[in-house]
Amino acid sequence: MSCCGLLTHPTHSRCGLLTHPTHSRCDLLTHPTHSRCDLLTHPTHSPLRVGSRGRAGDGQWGAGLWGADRASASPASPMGHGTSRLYSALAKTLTSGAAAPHPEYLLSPDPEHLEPIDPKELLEECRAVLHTRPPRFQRDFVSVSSVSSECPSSHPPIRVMQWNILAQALGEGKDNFVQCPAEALRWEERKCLILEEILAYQPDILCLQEVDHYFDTFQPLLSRLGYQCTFLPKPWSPCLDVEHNNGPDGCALFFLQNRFKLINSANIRLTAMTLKTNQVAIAQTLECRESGRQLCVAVTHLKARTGWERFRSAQGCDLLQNLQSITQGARTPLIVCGDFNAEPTEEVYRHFASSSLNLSSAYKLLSADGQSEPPYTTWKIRTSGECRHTLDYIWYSQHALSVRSALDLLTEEQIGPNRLPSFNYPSDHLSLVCDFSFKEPPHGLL
Ligand SMILES: NC(=O)C1=CN([C@@H]2O[C@H](COP(=O)(O)OP(=O)(O)OC[C@H]3O[C@@H](n4cnc5c(N)ncnc54)[C@H](OP(=O)(O)O)[C@@H]3O)[C@@H](O)[C@H]2O)C=CC1
Ligand SMILES: [Mg+2]
Repeated sequence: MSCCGLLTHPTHSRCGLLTHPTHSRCDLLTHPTHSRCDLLTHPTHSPLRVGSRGRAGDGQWGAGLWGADRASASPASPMGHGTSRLYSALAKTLTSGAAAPHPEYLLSPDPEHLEPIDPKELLEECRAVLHTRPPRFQRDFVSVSSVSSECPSSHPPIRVMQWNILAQALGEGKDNFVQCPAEALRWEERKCLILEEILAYQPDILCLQEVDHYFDTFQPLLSRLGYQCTFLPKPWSPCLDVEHNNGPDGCALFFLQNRFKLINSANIRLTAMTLKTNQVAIAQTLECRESGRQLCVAVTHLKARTGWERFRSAQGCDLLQNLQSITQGARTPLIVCGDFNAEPTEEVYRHFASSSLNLSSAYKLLSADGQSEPPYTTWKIRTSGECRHTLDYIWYSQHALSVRSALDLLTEEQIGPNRLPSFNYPSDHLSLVCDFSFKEPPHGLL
């Protein structure tokens, strides 16, 4: 075990949150500027009352999150007293669930005390925790670019990572991965596999689904790695049905603050045929610090399971409509990452492929003809049998952005006969990673 203590020593001033969630309150309170979940950009919202078994729909998790729905697409605002109270409430329930806040929680957040983590140090700690496991798989970036003929940007590429990381509560309590040993799912190690994957590729923008360890793991760690972090829980997360759950799962969006400035952020509860649904999306408009150009990034996780194809399609239409408005009719280049729970043959895929937002799916570029999606992005064995599907996508504005390269998927041999998750891959979904650049000069309308 490494001696750095990033993962294992909660009383240290760095992370230390991963193995001792009861200590997480301090970090939540001391580094507010890096925790701009949308909960915190609306100080007029009432403080959250959260509980490990609570549901957003009950007003326990994320009360007030949905009040504004699309109207929550407001500029990020500096945090005031309301925010501190939010912190207090969140920290309180994340730790003990006690009724009254401890005065310790009321400490003023002080961004000056933010202590950055060296990614290499954290990676070493992860590797030390994982030393008994088989090594992670080698995946290569494949150059897919035609940028030489498109006048490439002189600025460094923008690396985007899309990943359904598998909610801990669902993996242990609901998913029924019959070929995956319970030990492979132990959070203390699985979180290190997830972090290792993120640290290996160091995305500028990270879009995650099924996040049920945001406040005790991803927000405190990734904020110290320089990311601005946003989380939006599902209103009725199925995680909450699982004994000893860690709260609801949801979508999370992270971007490196040294590369982007947040211009606008929207929490979206997706509707289907005018009905509010249990699925969500986050959409943020970012300004690229090097080029001054703006980019809208969205993350979503659509309704799962067969029989829900029309529902997914309606959710997709709602998301597209929201994005039309946020990008001002496609004037801002757009990247949409998600677990769409839909094969390319589904209606929702066709809606995205043919929308007036002019989107294309980046991973098609890995195919020989550039027209076919990969054969799978998720591969698991449930009691019902083997499930191999292409469900995850990175959509991008094809007239404004170029894909320079994409991370190759794992081969069938690497995935192995027991499929995913496994001792050396933490989720049933593969991560997708692409390097983008802005096309120059801008092509007017996308
Ligand atoms: N009390 C209430 O009024 C309500 C309660 N709920 C709760 O929410 C749950 C449903 O939420 P909803 O958002 O619609 O969930 P989804 O149907 O979208 O699925 C939830 C999760 O289950 C995973 N999943 C998909 N297929 C299977 C499978 N065959 N076996 C096990 N897990 C699977 C999905 O993972 P992936 O995406 O990776 O495939 C997904 O993360 C209900 O079970 C209920 O607990 C919901 C609404 C109202
Ligand atoms: Mg899942």
